[in-house]
Amino acid sequence: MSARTLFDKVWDLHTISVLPSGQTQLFIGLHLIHEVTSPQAFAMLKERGLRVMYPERTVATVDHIVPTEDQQRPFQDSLAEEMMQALETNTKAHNIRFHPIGSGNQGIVHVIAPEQGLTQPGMTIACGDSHTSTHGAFGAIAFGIGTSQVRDVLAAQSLSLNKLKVRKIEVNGDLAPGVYAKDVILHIIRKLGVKGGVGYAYEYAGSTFTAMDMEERMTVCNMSIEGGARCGYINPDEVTFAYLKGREFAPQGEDWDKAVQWWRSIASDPDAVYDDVVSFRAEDIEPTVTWGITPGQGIGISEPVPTLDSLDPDDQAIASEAYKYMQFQPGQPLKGTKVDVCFIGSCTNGRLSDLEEAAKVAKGHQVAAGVKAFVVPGSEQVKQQAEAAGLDQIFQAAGFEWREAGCSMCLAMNPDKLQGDQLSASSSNRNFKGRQGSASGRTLLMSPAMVAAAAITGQVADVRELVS
Ligand SMILES: CC(C)[C@H](C(=O)O)[C@@H](O)C(=O)O
Ligand code: SF4
Repeated sequence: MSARTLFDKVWDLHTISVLPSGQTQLFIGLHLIHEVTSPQAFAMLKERGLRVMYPERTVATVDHIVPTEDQQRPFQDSLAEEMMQALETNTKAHNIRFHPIGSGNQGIVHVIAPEQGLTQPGMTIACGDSHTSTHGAFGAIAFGIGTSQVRDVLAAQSLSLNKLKVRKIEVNGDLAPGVYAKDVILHIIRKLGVKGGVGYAYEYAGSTFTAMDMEERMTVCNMSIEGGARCGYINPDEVTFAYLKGREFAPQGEDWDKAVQWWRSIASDPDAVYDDVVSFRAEDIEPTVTWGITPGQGIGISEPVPTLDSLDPDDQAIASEAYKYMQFQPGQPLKGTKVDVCFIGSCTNGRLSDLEEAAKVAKGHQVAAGVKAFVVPGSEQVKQQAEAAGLDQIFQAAGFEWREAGCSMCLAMNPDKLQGDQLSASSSNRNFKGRQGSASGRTLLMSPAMVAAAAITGQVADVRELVS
């Protein structure tokens, strides 16, 4: 057979049938569910008298609505309590594995599945959540889906989908100190646009990604959707296998060797043909910060906010809207802008290595007066590992709050919210208007180390000037 991409191999292996519409009925190997997008899907199932087809292929956690301070039940927010109860009832009724608060395994869905070894190369994975693309870091084809599709996967373990094209995004070279995976993906989205990936799966390839650990790869794949790509992946390699080995749901013994052999075989062939190829150089990437209201409105920390005439005509209307909402002037520097809130966490950057990098910056310093800074581990496991490494002590000594695991202020479907037009430095993935819980709240996306630098200086800062 001719050379193929990982995307094509995994797609073909999971194709049940090609429907008269031309869509593919694709088998979904792993279905992850959470409290926000599953209650209605279960209700639709009930209406039709259907059962969950493969409960053992479905795993549930609670993340969006979880309070990160007072977790006592019933939750103060009755809507949150309702969603929590629906998940408890539905997972029990359908015999689905659920990781509740306090189980040691609860956390953001895109953090817990990889850490438990559920996410594996060559799988198809779906979840009613746009950042499901995260799991592509393992060489899986992982999509975010809507609630009616959650129903379909529950009922039939399959989805009707149009096949995507594949764009290879090559980044080669070494990242400079202070430049992280987050900067790489913000740079890619800045260059290709927030709609650039529509209709594509992104394959990230090149020495910069090969050199990344799994947590960095997850940061990159997580934000594929912010570039318009439904999924993004990295071919599995020794780094992937080493990460998975020994994890709870990873294959064991003889099965392990067989699995690794198969995982190697599903990587893109060296001479595979792509629908498109683009290349970037790692040395061109600076610590990157968004200044606007889409994740594509990013700049290197040493650059000013772009002027209107420096932008592509297609980007000018949204830029004008962004200047106004963000209260920034075209051409002004971002560096030195005072921040109010600093948030370290989310499925993009709430893993152990993210907290380690932020702690290195925070260590021995104090959060600037008037700034509220807090750290929210992505999962209970991350929290426990961070505490074992003393990171909670470092953060707290520096004046950061140390919280329980959850989505927190990434989306503010819980008590963690901005107030008024506060400006937040955030390690999350979306800077949409009102995203962090206040209709006029403003968000600057950046790496966790850059958030820590903002916290201790009280302003947008260049982390490279703080640590050498
Ligand atoms: C609540 C959920 C449906 C939503 C998503 O799909 O991404 C959320 O996780 C987000 O990040 O905006
Ligand atoms: S951390 Fe943010 S982006 Fe990730 S699943 Fe939660 S709300 Fe969505």
